[in-house]
Amino acid sequence: MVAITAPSSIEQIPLVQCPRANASAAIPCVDLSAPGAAAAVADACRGVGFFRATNHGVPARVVEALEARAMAFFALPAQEKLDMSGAARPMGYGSKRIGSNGDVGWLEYLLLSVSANTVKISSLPPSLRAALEEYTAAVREVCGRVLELIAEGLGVDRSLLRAMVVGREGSDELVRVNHYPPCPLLPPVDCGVTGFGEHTDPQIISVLRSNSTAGLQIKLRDGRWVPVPPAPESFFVNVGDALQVLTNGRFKSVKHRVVAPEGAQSRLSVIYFGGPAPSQRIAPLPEVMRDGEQSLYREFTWAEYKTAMYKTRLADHRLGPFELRATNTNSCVPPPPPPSVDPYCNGSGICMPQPPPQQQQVAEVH
Ligand SMILES: C=C1C[C@]23C[C@@]1(O)CC[C@H]2[C@@]12CC[C@H](O)[C@@](C)(C(=O)O1)[C@H]2[C@@H]3C(=O)O
Ligand SMILES: O=C(O)CCC(=O)C(=O)O
Ligand SMILES: [Fe+2]
Repeated sequence: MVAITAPSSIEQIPLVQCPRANASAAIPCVDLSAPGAAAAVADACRGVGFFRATNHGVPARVVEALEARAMAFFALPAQEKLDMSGAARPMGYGSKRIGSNGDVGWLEYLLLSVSANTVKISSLPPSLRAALEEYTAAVREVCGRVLELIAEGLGVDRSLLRAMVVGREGSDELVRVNHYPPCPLLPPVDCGVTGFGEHTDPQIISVLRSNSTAGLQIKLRDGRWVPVPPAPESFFVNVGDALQVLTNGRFKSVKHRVVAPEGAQSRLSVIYFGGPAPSQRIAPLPEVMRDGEQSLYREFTWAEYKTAMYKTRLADHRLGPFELRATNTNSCVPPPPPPSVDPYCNGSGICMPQPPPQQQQVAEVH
């Protein structure tokens, strides 16, 4: 990872160079209305922890209305965007800074709590708020359908997971609208600037939709990064940390990141994060555990996980402090191998920007 220093005339936030994706692989695709959907969803969640969902039932009109309103919002002067939504703390409008622990990316965003289908920021333009509420209502249903399919695929009660998020009083639903302007580096420099750094999503699942501009990449279990070709008519589903725990590690939360767009197009993505109520206990579902199977995690509440998560950096392994390591009394079994690390990352997964090879000109996100 390489930091590129901005000229002194603009805000001194270093841009972080994103290593290139080094593989191509087919992203699992599931027709949510097909008879075998539950098995296909479970397969994808067990394998990559990520899939593309088609036949989701969300009208194109709803998606396009939000895209148009969001693009109009991001085209406003920076001060107006701040006045209308407040600075992200963590909800609100943010530019370049992600969270409050030093992560940066080449993007601006709106992060909103949408529990009970009410966008909690009252000063947003009414047309944007209406589009967000209509979109959220539709995508919440996609989340609910996927959670039913996951439960069916796991062989547990169909409504078990859905009921933790959809229609559950106090469930913690967020919507994030990310706008990635084209790569800030001037040609002929090869871009590859980080839009949104490597991380897993903390919730149960996330449901993402983007415009036709590429940039999202996922990390396969073998450590290779693969680009996700944009599919504006589809949604992408991520397994989150909470689902990893609920399934006792059968499903693993997927690492993903975004590289700033090459060329002239901006990337616009909207992500619905399905989180449970603060008091929800997060522990392996008894129904998925085999006889004698040990829990890999100590039980915690969603409130506890969120408190811990807001103290972490994006790339941190957030579940680490909640893992129970089985004490190994059999001296014939070798200890697990050390985690594979990026050459510029320390063992805890925190990536340090490296000194720039040369100074580069950058433009500013407005
Ligand atoms: C650096 C951070 C941003 C984040 C909160 C955190 O401290 C660690 C998790 C981050 C993340 C990643 C997925 C979602 O975009 C997000 C909203 C979330 O729930 O966890 C962000 C958080 C954020 O931007 O506040
Ligand atoms: O913008 C994207 O495509 C993904 C962003 C993301 O992973 C997030 O907001 O958590
Ligand atoms: Fe994410």
